[in-house]
This record gives sequence, structure tokens and C-alpha cells, in this order.
Amino acid sequence: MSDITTITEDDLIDSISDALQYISYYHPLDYITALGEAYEAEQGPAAKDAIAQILTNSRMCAEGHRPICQDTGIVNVMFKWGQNCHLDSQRPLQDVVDEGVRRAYNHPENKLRASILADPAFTRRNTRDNTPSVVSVEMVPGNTVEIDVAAKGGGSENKSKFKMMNPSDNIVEWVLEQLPSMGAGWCPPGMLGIGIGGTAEHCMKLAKQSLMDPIDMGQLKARGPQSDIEKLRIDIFDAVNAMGIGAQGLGGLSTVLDVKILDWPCHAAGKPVAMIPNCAATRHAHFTLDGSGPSYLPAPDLDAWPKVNWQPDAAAKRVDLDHLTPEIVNSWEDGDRLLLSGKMLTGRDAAHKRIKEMLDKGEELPVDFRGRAIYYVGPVDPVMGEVVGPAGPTTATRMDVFTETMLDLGLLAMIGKAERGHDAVEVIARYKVAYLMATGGAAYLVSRAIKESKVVAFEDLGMEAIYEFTVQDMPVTVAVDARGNNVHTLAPAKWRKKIAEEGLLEPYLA
Ligand SMILES: O=C(O)C[C@H](O)C(=O)O
Repeated sequence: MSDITTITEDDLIDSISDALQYISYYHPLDYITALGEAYEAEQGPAAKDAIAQILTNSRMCAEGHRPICQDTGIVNVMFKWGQNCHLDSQRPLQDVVDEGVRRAYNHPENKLRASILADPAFTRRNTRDNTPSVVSVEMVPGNTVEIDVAAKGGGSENKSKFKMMNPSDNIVEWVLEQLPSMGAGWCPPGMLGIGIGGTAEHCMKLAKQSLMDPIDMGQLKARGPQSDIEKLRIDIFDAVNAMGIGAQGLGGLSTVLDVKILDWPCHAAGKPVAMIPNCAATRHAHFTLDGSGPSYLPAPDLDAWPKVNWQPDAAAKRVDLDHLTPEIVNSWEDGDRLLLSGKMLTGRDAAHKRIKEMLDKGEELPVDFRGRAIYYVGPVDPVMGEVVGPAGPTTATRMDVFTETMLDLGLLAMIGKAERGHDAVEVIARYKVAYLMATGGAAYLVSRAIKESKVVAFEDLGMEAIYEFTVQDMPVTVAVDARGNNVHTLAPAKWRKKIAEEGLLEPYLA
């Protein structure tokens, strides 16, 4: 039995906890390099500004050891467990992994956001420590345990797709059909992970697993495809970028930085295909345990970060939220850059649901929304003297069903990320209010604009409580103006046409 490797419980817990802390503030270098190249190549001004914010935020997080995004994800741990390895523990593997998650998310110097809700169909109670994680194990020959740890953001996971295709169906066509319905809530530019084959559940796993591979589309294009799968990756990559969606859906050249594919044999009757996007926060790490102790990932060289230092647009309009009027809101035009100062309320999914339920029961609301702006956000808790932790926007589209109810309460502006649905845009125009967009994936940068923060209602909802933030020069873009002009439909259409007519992607993709 001398060739059995013993993995101690402590080694596994420490390694998982270390990896989760690490990926909360260090982007993978392959992503940062690819995003830096996308920044250089980008011609869409709004998309370029968004990429600059993401890159600047990334460096700030790497230096400050605070999360890249307020959504610090749901933890996925994927084991390739060597068959000669023994876990020295009396607890189930799930419990051991979850102990690592608990420690990482409650780290006193870099507390991460607890986003996991138990009883998802009914009471949706926050478990407060981000457990449980999603664990998968594959037994393989060998004396080591290979571990992929990922913390997957909710916005990108929400846009996952699956189809049991007929054997003759075209995969590229299916991907292109899905992209418009995915909008910008998955925070492009990111990656698409695609699984082909297996069974329904295995196909989804392949898609998720494929996202663990480093970005290498540049190298692949340079050497040319050597298999059908590599050719398919390139075909999908080119076709998706030609859609002009761009960073944050603002119209531009970079929607995806890579497309990954894993396949598995499948039944003759079908062709399962799954697609899972990875957002701009793209948190994942890989390490190996060989019984010699825990794995601690080495800090990356910060000189590898592109030298991009985002600054607010000098032409941005300054807005005093404490004296906001319908006339001021009406004067904004789609695409305007604003710097917001003054007091704003926050609220996201759970708060909106509760407000609606209270109104339906005729109960008095704890907050007066008249003349106010609401920011769709669930911030990270502050540490070490911070006012608030990273606090970037959540996907506004999920709040569409509550928009008319909220506007009836007298709101003048909403701030979030990604597009609003057709009906919500119609309501925004009817009430002559505005939807403003902050950059998803720039949460630490955005939080620097927040000077005071206090919970004003629904404290039991944790990060989903209603806060009042006092902000100074918070950067946003007018995404839907009071006339219903919508950046998220106008800009990608314009860039799709430009890309096709002017061959804009050819030099970049060659
Ligand atoms: O939960 C969040 O804060 C954001 C979410 O990941 C989203 O992208 O909508």
C-alpha cells in the first residue's frame, strides 16, 4: 500500500480556501492578456470605455486583494481524483469542500459575498456562507488529485442554454440564434463554453468544464485549425464577434475572447448541445494535490496587466441626485456619459419582490421612492474601514417585471447593467424616466464612488437589502432615455453593419 497518496482534510480545505480567495481578486493572466488586446483593437468608443473600466478594476483588485465583481459566484469544484489517492476524513467530500468555501467567503480581510439561497423554489433563504458548492468527481488513474475551482457569476450562469438537437442540425446556427436572447447580462467580453454530445446532464458538464481551459484563440488562429472541433471553435468565434454586440452590449468588435468546446459520444437519435458563457470576471484556478501539503497559488506578476488607467470622460455631465427633476432626466440622451453625485437607493430581486407583495397587501412601504434613483446592486460587505465592498451593477433585465410598479411609486431613474426588455423600454418612455448603465465587472472601481452606505429597509435580505448610498462622481451611461431610445438595440445594430461593410474584424482576427 506504499503507493497510496494520503490527502488530508486540512490540505484540501486550505487549498480550496486559498484558491477561492485568489480567484476573487486575480484575473487569470490569459484573460487579462486577451482583454488587453481587445482593448487595443476596439473601435466602439462606449465598448472601449467599458473594457478600460474592467482592466482598471482588475488591476485595483489585484493590488488591493478585493473582489473583481460584487457577485463572487457559486463555487464549482471539479476533481480528477487519482485512484491511488485516499482522503483522510470521516466527513463526506462535499462537507470538506464546503468547509473550504466557508473559510474563503468569511475571510476577515477579504470577505466575499454570500449569494447562495437554500429552498430555491420557495423561501429562498441566504445560507450566509456561500455553501453548498457544486462538486463533481471523476476517478482517473494516478497518485495525484487535480482540482479545478471556479466561482461562477449568476449573470452569466443565467444565460446557459441547452438543446437536444436533431443529428442534422447546425451548431453554429443554433449558437447565433441564442446570442441575441442572451443579451449583455452575461457581461461580455467573455468566453463561450460549449458541450456537444453525451446525455443532457453530461453535455452541460462538458460546457462548464471547457471554460476551465486557458484562452488560446489567438494562437489557434495563428497556426490554423487541426481538427473539426478547432475549426468549429473558430467559426463560432468569428460569427459571434461579427454580431457587433461588444463589451457590455454597447456595440463593438469584441463580444467573445474565445470559444471552448468539449465533446463526448452520444446516442444516434440526437445531438445534445450546451452553451455556458463565462463573464468578464472569469474566476477559475487549477492546482494539484500530491499528498505533500496544501497548494498555495503563486501571486501573478502585476506588470503583466495592460497599462490602462480608466478616467471619467471629461465631457461627462455631472448630475446632482439630491435635486433630480423630471426635466433633468428628460434632457439626457441615450449614450450620454453621466457622473452621479448625491443619494441613491438600492434594491434588487428580493427587495422588488417584497415591495410588490407589500403593495398587493396594502401595506405601507418603509422607503419613499419619489424623485429618487435606484441602483440594482447587491454589494460585498465592507472590510477594514471600507464604506462598502465592491458594488457593481446587477442585471437590470430581471427587474423588468417590477418596472411599472416602481415607476408608479415615483422613481425617476434606474441604474443597472445589461439591456431592458421591449416592454420595460416602453414603460420607461411612457413614464419619461431613464435607465442608466454602470459597467458590470468593474465593481471595485464603482465602489470607490460610494462615500456613505447604510441599510434603510429589509435588513434580513442580506446583500439584497435596500441601502442608501451617497455617491460622488459615479460613472454611468444613459442606456434608455426618456424617449425610449435604447443603446442596447441601437449600438449593436450599428456595429454589426459597420463590421460587415468595412471588414473591421479582418485585421484583428487574421
Ligand atoms: O448578483 C450580482 O450581483 C450580479 C449578477 O451576477 C448578474 O450579473 O446579474
